Amino acid sequence: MAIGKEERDNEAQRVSVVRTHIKQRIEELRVTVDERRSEATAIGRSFWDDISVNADNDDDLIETAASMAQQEHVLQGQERSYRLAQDALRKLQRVVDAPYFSRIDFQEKGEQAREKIYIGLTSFIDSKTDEILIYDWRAPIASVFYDYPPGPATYRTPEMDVSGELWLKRQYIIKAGELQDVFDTGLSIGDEMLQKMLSRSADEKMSSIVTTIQREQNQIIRDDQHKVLVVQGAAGSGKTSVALQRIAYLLYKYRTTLSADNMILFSPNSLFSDYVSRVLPELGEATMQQTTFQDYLTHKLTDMGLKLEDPYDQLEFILTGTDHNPEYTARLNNITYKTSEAFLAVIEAYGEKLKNGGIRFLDLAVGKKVLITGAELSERFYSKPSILAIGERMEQLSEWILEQLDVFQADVQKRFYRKLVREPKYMGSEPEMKKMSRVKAHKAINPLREKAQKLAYVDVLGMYIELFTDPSLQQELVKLADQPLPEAWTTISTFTVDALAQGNLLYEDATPLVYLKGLVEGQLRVGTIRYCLVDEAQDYSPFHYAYLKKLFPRARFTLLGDWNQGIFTHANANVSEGVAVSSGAAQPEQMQEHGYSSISELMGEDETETIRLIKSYRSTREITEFACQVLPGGEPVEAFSRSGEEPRLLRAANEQELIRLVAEAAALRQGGGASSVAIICKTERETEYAHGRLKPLLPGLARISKDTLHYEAGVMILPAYLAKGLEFDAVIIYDAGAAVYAEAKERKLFYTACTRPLHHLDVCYLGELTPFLPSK
Ligand SMILES: Nc1ncnc2c1ncn2[C@@H]1O[C@H](COP(=O)(O)OP(=O)(O)OP(=O)(O)O)[C@@H](O)[C@H]1O
Repeated sequence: MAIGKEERDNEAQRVSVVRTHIKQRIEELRVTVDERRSEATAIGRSFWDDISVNADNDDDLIETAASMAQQEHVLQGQERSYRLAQDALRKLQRVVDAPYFSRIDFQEKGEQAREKIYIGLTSFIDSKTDEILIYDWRAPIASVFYDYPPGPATYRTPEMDVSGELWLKRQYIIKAGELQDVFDTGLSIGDEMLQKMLSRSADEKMSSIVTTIQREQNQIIRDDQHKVLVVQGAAGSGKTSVALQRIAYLLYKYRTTLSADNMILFSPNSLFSDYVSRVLPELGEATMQQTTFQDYLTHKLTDMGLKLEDPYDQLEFILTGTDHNPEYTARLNNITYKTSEAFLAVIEAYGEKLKNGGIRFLDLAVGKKVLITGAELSERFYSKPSILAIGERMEQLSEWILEQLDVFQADVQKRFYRKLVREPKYMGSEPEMKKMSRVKAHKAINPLREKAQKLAYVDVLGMYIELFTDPSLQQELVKLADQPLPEAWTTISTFTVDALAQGNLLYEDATPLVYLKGLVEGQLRVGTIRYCLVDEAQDYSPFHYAYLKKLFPRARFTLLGDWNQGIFTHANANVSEGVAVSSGAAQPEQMQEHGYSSISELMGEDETETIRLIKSYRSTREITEFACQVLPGGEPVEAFSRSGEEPRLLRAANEQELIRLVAEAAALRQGGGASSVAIICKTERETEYAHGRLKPLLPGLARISKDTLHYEAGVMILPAYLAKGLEFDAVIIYDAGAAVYAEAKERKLFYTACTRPLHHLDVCYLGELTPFLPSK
């Protein structure tokens, strides 16, 4: 709803007044920052001048230490106040051109006055009058803006719930310090504003949605009651956006006790990490630990000398293989079992059993000379009271090893020295010879020291292999875990051992191995993580979740996924519509249904809240409705009312024509102003082939692979699984023919591809159209 001229002028006037205040503060802060910087530098420089170093006796030493600690304290204080001033300055510099984006007029119950609350990215207080000129969007009262239409409203403060009447809800578009537009909104947050936001062009980086967060999204962003929050969100419903807004919210709300280091976000790949990297800085927050699960596993397994398979290679194998191939079926069985809770129980039972015996220790040797045998290590380890946790016993063992190594080193040093003395060629002085022998001895023993520190004398891999080669161990664990072995156990065992013998660690084996390692080394927990957020949560298996829960015992979890886009195979993948398994493989009873509901079982039903986001904001209504045809029985999706062109179905009679059609569509979209155009293929193999054929027709065509870290706007080609999570102005499906997308395992992948565009979707196909779409 547009507002009158006078009101508009008043608003424009206010923008200008607030900006003047902010600019003044910026100037003041500049001076403060400069002063504090010079003070901190000066203290740093005079650090030693101000300390009286006196080491004549113990009392003097204590005094010296106290004076150092005091100086350090002063220095730290100065540095901190410099950083604080600098942060404040940066925040204001970021918002000076658009200080706020909305206003609410709220009258608290029992109060006479209607308060005008202006909401922006960061709060701002007039230092003379103490008036709050801008409220941070994360302040409790700001939630009224996101949650209510005009009328009765309530917000929650740490102390109580505050009720009242919301009289006005207004939005502003301010650019370069000028008020460009202002309108009052009714029901939900300005459809008008949202329409504007969603009609924009997609670029290679995601933006924050702070000005138009929807009520159901706000509920997730501000939730602090549940230990585990599971979000089933339709494609384009804002899951990733919500995850990032939530991080910013938590960092604000708990700013005195929580820092970015206490949070971790698992994202699907590095390309994606780069894609979302702008949002937190845009919201004025430091970026936090963002990793992929693959990177985490690689980090944990570096010393094992194995080649860890990429999840995308696993997927490529599944998508390009066929059921007739026994190796293919064996692999599917392997994946299904290794990602299941049944296998998790076996690994946990193994961990229990190892408390009383069975840990394999490696000899510690220099060259061929064994210094401490594995048997001796085992004996020492198991002679410790079994009441001690494995981790404590390991720690004590490492300490003992390090002591032994000191003795060995002294011995080796003596021998080197004697050798040098006897060596007629060597004519060094005694101190030189001593130094040389010390260095040599250190060099010889140090690798063992590092090994001891990393517990690399424990043969975790050997123990994992034993699980598949030792029938009596298997029997024992099956009993302990109360889990029968799967029918395909023999095939699974052979398959696992063969792969490991070749130095290959399959993706499905990596988490179990890391878990076993954690159990054996007693170093499973990372207590510092207080919030763990998982994006694309549908791609994680029951095994993964159980592991994450153990890994971060103090963390609250936010798991955001779309089970309609579950393209990875794992034990709880939804086989009926998904990629899980083609006929004939694995145990169907383990593969049924589940989806996100099984996560709450895994994470503890009492502590888990599941929220559904149904509305999809990314694509036009036409595209969303078109994509929904692909998954008739899937999770519900509601299209946002933004209209555009109908998706086009473009048939080619032969391959040459297909290439021509795809190239023409790309040129058309680019010519029509689309800044990002993605040609989406099914697999890496198809991408490689199509790229070769299309390149002569589309010279600027960029190929995106799993190793790509960053992409630029323009025309690009990539496999569907890499496009997941990303969005583009226009998408061209390279070949939606029945020969490419027909099996159950390809349905969700196709759906994922169709849900990537904002504005245009062209579905090219060769011959017959995929049965996933109704024929015209
Ligand atoms: N409240 C909102 N205001 C403005 N834009 C929004 C809002 N919610 C979502 N969007 C936009 O919709 C698009 C999709 O959002 P996002 O990528 O977060 O969704 P998603 O649920 O993670 O999607 P997918 O599962 O398909 O990858 C983005 O362009 C995002 O900016």
